[in-house]
Amino acid sequence: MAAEHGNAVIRIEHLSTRIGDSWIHHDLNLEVCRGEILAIMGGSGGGKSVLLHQIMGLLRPTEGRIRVMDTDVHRASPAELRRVRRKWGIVFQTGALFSTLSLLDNVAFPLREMARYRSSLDEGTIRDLAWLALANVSLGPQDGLKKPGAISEGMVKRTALARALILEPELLILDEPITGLDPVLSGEFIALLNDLREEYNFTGLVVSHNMNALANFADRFAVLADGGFKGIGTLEELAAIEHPFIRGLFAPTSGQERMFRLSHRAE
Ligand SMILES: Nc1ncnc2c1ncn2[C@@H]1O[C@H](COP(=O)(O)OP(=O)(O)OP(=O)(O)O)[C@@H](O)[C@H]1O
Repeated sequence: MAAEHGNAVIRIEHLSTRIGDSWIHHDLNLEVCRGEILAIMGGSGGGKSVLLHQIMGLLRPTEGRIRVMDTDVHRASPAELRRVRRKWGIVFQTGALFSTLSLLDNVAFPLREMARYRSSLDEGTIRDLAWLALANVSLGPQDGLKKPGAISEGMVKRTALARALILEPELLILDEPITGLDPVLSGEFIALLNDLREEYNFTGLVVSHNMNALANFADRFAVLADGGFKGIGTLEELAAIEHPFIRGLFAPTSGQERMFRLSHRAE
């Protein structure tokens, strides 16, 4: 799907972050355009989680600003922030499911919250929508009444995805979506994300350290290293950048496979 450039869903401007005596980010600038999937890549301790928390409005940058759907998430009123938060869905790295609720009730949770303000959402409708959302991630009636402790890691991820999508968000944020999944399951999860992208038409922000696994999902990558974005672009554009961290993302174990894919894309 082509991104509409100039139509930023997330806009990060001159963002710098100091924690204690250390500068974690220096003058970050980034736009996530409507309709695209952008992946923020980086090594451990590189500042991805801090940036994600800042985008969600949970942590304040030392300098700069972040707008999500034209709302400055650090200067907005609580009501404005609530309005913009209703337009995004988040899949946390661990799934963050409520352990005492069934998968069905986890997925229904955002709808039940909404029903407090919209009386048109009755309990029967909520349950039907939650079953449908579970079916969309290939979880059936045999799974819906299970608790998170009784299911596999892959099912946790799919349930978290169903919950994030149930309010049909404009923006889907995925924190390390395939961490903890083996290569087969992570391939299946990426295929599911691609299917759901067609259906829900969301803009996506993904945080990950595994560029290879996201090659078939993300349109662009922003590589965070040494506090700055060392490259922002498609895989082909990044492949032309001589920065050692970026070269490391392309090497060594999966490099041949990716170069094969790149050469075929170029044909
Ligand atoms: N609350 C905090 N207090 C002090 N330092 C922190 C805090 N949160 C993060 N940091 C530091 O900020 C830096 C960036 O951390 P961050 O968690 O954003 O990295 P990351 O890229 O998400 O790493 P990982 O992939 O391992 O989760 C690290 O050096 C970390 O120690």
